[in-house]
Amino acid sequence: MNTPFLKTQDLSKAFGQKTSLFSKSSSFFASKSINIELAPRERLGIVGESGSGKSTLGRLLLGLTHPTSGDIWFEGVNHKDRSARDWQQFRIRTSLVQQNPLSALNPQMTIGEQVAEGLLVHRITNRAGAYERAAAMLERVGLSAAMMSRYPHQMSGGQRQRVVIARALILDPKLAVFDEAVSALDVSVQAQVVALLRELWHELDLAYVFITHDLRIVRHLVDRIAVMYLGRVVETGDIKSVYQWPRHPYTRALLASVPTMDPTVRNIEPPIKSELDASKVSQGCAFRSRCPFAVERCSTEAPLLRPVGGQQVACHRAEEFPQYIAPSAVNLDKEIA
Ligand SMILES: Nc1ncnc2c1ncn2[C@@H]1O[C@H](COP(=O)(O)OP(=O)(O)OP(=O)(O)O)[C@@H](O)[C@H]1O
Repeated sequence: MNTPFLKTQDLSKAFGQKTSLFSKSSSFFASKSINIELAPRERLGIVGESGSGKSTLGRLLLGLTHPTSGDIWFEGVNHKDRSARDWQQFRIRTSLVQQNPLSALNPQMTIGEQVAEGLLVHRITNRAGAYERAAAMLERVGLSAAMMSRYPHQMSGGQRQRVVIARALILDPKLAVFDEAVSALDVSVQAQVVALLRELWHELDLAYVFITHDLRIVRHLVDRIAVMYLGRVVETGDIKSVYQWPRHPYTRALLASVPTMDPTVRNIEPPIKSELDASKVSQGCAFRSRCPFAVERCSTEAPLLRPVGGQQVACHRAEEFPQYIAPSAVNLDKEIA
């Protein structure tokens, strides 16, 4: 049997939600029936607006939060069957990079100590070996080994994010989740960190999930993309085919909202309505209250992901929308390499 590197089946996570002081609490799904698969060295982007459940999915994949239902396999092992030893191996072979490097780093430890820590905690090498590997890793992410003795407050935001990346990759993980890993950085620093991640991926035996709300950035960094809306994947496919013919109205609206410098490009997509509101989801399509194309069927029957063009799309009307090449898809061929 083919053992999946990373696979989820009907993965769901519900949280309790207190609606008001006077009403009972209810629960809602931050992730709902997620089915994704990743091969070794594959790069998957997860996009969607704030609150769509991207971080929750990332945390589920890394075993940092427990699913309410469903399964996750990593390197062929189901999360429910992992022994304590398997969990330790899982922690070595997976890694998380979060948005805010300042809160991710300990202000009282030197950069060297923080980058080397994993090697010592997991007893992979002795102190001298850990020091040497941490210094080499810092150089690998574009910092100088002389920074080993500095503290986080003595570095710029971009340097701190490089430190966080060095710390995440020091154990040579096979799977990383980058959760808004460049979102808090200035645009010019962002471009440098994106270039670094691309370089590192070419050198390492690493698959990753890149979580972001930024559709400008993700296209430079992934092979496939999954678009999330209120905890569900509504469209997924190869990055090029999604950007060159998005089939779900939500994906189309997201891509149409990416700013472009080209004055000849006009937004032809009708805008989506109002704000994301989890309380409006009961039956039918979760997106229908905001969808300019919703019909009667959308309020009674929840659309399931199904093949449309080269993608999987959860929309009853997916075949009806004409090709819309997102302005941000220009030069995509050159950029994805
Ligand atoms: N521990 C928690 N307890 C209760 N609700 C939570 C918890 N974590 C997340 N949520 C809720 O789950 C939903 C999805 O949150 P999540 O952080 O996964 O979304 P996101 O797409 O990553 O958003 P953002 O980009 O703002 O981080 C949100 O409504 C959030 O408030």
